Order: sequence, then C-alpha cells, then structure tokens
Amino acid sequence: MIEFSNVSKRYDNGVMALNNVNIKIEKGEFVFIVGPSGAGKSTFIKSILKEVDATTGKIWVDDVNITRLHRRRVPYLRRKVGVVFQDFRLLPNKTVYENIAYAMEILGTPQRTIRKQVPMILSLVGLSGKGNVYPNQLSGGEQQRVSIARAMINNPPILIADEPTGNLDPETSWEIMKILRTINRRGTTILMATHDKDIVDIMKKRVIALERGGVARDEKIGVYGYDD
Ligand SMILES: Nc1ncnc2c1ncn2[C@@H]1O[C@H](COP(=O)(O)OP(=O)(O)OP(=O)(O)O)[C@@H](O)[C@H]1O
Repeated sequence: MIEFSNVSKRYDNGVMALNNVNIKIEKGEFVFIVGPSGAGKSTFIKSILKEVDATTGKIWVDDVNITRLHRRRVPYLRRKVGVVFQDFRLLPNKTVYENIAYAMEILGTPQRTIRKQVPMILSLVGLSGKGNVYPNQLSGGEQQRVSIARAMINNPPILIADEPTGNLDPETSWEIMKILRTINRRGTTILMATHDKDIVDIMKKRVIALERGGVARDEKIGVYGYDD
C-alpha cells in the first residue's frame, strides 16, 4: 500500500530529514509514527503526499511509484490520501456541511452525490445534526471530527493523521481515536504521527520510530518509547 525504498530527503539547507528509509505498510494497517521533534515525521508524511520530493529512493503509494509522478497527476494522488491535521484547518465562514461539501466540489463531485454523502460522512464521525453550525460553535473534538469527515470524502484507501489529538484533552483524544479505529476497521490504512504516549501504548498497534531521519524502531505491536 505504501512503500519507501532507500528514501532520503536532503533539504536545500543541507539538513538530511530522511536518511535511507525503508518501510513497507500493508493495506489496512494502523501505524503510529513517533520520534523526537525534528526526527523527520512531517517530512515522511509530506513525501507520501508529494508535498516534498525525495532526493533519492523510491516511494509507492497505492501501488503507484510517485517518485516520478508528473505534477499534473498529483491531485489524483491526493484523492487517495485523506489528511487530518492538529489544527483542524476548517474554513471558518462555512458551516460543517459546507466545509465537507466544498471539499467534494473541488474534487468535481456532482451535487446529487454531495447531498447524499455528506449526511453519511457526518454520521460516521457522530456529528449528525451538526451540519448547519459553524466551526467556532463546536468543541475542539467536534472540529477534529469534521476534519476527519472531510478527509474521508471519496473514501480514500489511506488516511494520514498528523498529531490529530495534539490540541485535545485526553478524553476527547480517545473519542477521536475511536473514530480512527472504526475507519481503520472499515479497511482504510491509517498512519498517525503523534507525541501522545498514552494513546500509542494503549492502542497496541505497529509503531515506527524515526530518529535523525532514520528508522530507529519498527515494531508490530509497539510502544511510544520516549519520556516526553
Ligand atoms: N522546508 C525545510 N527546509 C529545511 N529544513 C527543513 C524543512 N522542513 C524541515 N526541515 C528540517 O528537517 C528535519 C526534520 O524535520 P521534520 O519537520 O520532518 O521533523 P518532525 O519529526 O516532524 O518534527 P516535529 O515532531 O517537531 O514536528 C529538522 O531538522 C527540520 O529542521
């Protein structure tokens, strides 16, 4: 589903953010990406989305070698990979419904399909009935659920969550984890970068630890392994 083969990323300032990374993630896996600040987690995620280009090596996403993917094809790649961020990134002047509908419109989804699917996606994240409210009328946890709903339009095979619980209290974080687990059980491969020790230790999922751009650990049922 996702494969990194001898991938290195050297930024223009000389920093080696990824250093000969070899990783294979199968369809349907739930993988935590952990590691100290500056270890390369964001660079790893960005290279799956082709927001940064690997300097050397090859990356496959959903069986497509994206290393040489033409710029024109990048939007097709992004359709296969939903993304959720720590800071939600919702449009403040659009309602919950409109935030999701707008993302579907950008992908060229017909209005009829949008009208049918938005309620289904809202129910998946437990927000049925909240379609007409604005993001600032929602709690942080609810906003993150909207952002997960938006990421799941078109039912992408891969969902990337970059510190999705970073702005949330522990109880709310677990509500988000339950939703991610449900989405994973429905077949979506999930990659989650996190600094949340409790979540990683309790979930008992695969853990890939990056340190100084390299894979320091890759455990089938792993732990967070750091003190922060
Ligand atoms: N655009 C860039 N230009 C130059 N160097 C960069 C750039 N982005 C990241 N870096 C450097 O690459 C290294 C890896 O950064 P990255 O953001 O991938 O780490 P991270 O593990 O996501 O960190 P954090 O946990 O703090 O988010 C760091 O040394 C960082 O300073």
